[in-house]
Amino acid sequence: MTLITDIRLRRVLDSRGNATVEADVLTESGGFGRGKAPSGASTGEYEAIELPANEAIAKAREEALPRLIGEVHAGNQRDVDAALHAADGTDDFSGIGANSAVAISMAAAKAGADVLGAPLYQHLGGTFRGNEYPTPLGNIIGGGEHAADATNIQEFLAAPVGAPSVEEAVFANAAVHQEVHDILADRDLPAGKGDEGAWAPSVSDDEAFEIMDEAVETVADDFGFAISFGLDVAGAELYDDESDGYVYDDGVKSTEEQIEYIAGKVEEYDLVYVEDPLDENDYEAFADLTAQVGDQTLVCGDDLFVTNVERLQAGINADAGNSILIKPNQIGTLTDAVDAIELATASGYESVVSHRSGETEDTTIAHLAVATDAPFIKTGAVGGERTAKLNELIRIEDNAV
Ligand SMILES: C=C(OP(=O)(O)O)C(=O)O
Ligand SMILES: [Mg+2]
Repeated sequence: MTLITDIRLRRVLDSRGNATVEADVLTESGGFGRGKAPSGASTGEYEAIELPANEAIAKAREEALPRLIGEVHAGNQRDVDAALHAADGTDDFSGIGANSAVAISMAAAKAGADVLGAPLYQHLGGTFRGNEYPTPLGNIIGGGEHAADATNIQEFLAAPVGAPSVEEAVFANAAVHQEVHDILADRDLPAGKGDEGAWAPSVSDDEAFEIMDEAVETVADDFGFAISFGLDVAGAELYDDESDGYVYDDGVKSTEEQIEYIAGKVEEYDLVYVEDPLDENDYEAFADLTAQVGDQTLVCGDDLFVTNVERLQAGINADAGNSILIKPNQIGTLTDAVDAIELATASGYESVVSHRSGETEDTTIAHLAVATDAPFIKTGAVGGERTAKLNELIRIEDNAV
């Protein structure tokens, strides 16, 4: 029933106005699925390779489609993704492009679910999963590679840890976003928005910490549940080999100083989440920080692990971090992403399913987070390509998908 009978690939826009790959998968019994690849800006050195959209489409048409159409069942995700790997023939998807691979992988999953008549999260997770909902981490203030002349730290993320439902959590994050706008206006600080819809004011990181603290406290009082906050430092973007340290507007921090700085902020603001606090090559520094604050906060590896089981296993061996960011396009297929989540879970690491800074209206990651019982999802706070996922989570919780 789920035998793939056709795949169509096309170039569509992402949220930055760049070209990305959209895939349609059709099956023998009329099943249909559509997937779109997102795209990063602060990409990790070890990520799977995204090719220019036109090139990725041409390569996938030539190499992947003959191995999938009439050959593989969309309902068997491991077969689909194995065929994509075989068609690619490299270990980083530079043959057909991770953008083509992930679009086809997600489209096939949706076509499989369509034939089964099941919601995507149930198809991916099975009937015994999908009863827990992730807490959304909402990007509220940001800079780094996502906005010019703003904070050095890439993302200040609201974390509504006390929310009684996904719906309340999503609205709380939007309220924090609005509250920050009001605080910025009170301080006469103009602010545009970065790639993910976060405010990108020209303030120091210290001022951003203060503003976040004030905003989450105000909104927590209004909503009546606890709202904390966290960070994506995107440390690899701050780290500079030549300076032998982390380059901030107000100076360079050595690795030891960076660890001390982040540990100090975790204490001062009760941060519940710290992503990529250190460089993507420094497992040892991640391990040092995790030993200091890992019992009070999630120390999450994004560019460090790149959703890759081998890099995650190296981190587990080194006690580096206690959680992993999961970005399907960073590794190329849903199978690879789920394998990383399963290794993380078996090793006591938490999984945080994530969008990219360049996004589309695709909602697959909302289903992936629910399917794998991920405790957190990072998919912005406002903006159509972000609310597509947040609203889908609300629908999943409401049994309306
Ligand atoms: C979402 C992120 O940004 P990008 O997609 O630019 O890597 C991130 O670093 O976690
Ligand atoms: Mg990150």
